[in-house]
Amino acid sequence: MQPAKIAPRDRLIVPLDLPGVAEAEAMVARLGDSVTFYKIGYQLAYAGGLPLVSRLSGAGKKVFVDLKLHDIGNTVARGVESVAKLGATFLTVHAYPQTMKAAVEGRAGSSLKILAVTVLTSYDDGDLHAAGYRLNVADLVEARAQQAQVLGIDGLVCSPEEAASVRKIVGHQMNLVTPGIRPAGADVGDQKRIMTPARAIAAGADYLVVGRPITGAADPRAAADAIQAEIAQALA
Ligand SMILES: O=c1ccn([C@@H]2O[C@H](COP(=O)(O)O)[C@@H](O)[C@H]2O)c(=O)[nH]1
Repeated sequence: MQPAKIAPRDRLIVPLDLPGVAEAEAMVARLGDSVTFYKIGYQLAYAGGLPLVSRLSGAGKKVFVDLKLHDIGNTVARGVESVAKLGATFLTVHAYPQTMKAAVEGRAGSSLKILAVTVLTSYDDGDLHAAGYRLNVADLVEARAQQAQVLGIDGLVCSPEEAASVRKIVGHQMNLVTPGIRPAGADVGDQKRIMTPARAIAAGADYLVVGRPITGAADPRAAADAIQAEIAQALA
């Protein structure tokens, strides 16, 4: 299977990690037609932001709902059914077999794509061991990628550091979505497994999630434009 043909501009996903709907709408207005893909996660969803999914899709944007679901199978499947009605493109679940199986059942008949979060990009080997895992990050990401593929998951969230090895396992049938992106010189914050936009694209990522380097910039639109230019150059 050939690599996905996604326009460089559409590969950037901007998380609306902001305190409320008014702030999120103001950020979308500032970014204008520069950004085509947004992510809604905990902060905005729990502040009344889920109705923005249909508003943004109605305005021609794509929306990634990053709720990282993980519960008993029935609850996950029914939750996914509800999210599928909002008009989102992507929804995340944690990459546990029961959870992934239930999510695939819940999205049946809809256009929603399920992304499995392999290992959070704020974790390193020490964090995994502290949480009781014996595997290191690279091995756990690969094991979860294999399981996700077998279970019919549509895509994976991993760090760009694992993108090349995961691509070898899953080929081009699954979308690889990579947070942990930092333009050269940007503040790393709480991310531990990071790469620049250009290196992430070269490693095989389909979509790059870039939040604070854009939403925290003095000129968010200029920051987004610069990242999209770096993506386009890396693809050329
Ligand atoms: O492993 C993961 C999964 C999700 N995220 C989310 O991506 C953005 C990253 O934001 P930055 O400001 O660019 O760090 C954020 O919404 C996370 O919840 C992740 O970082 N890592």
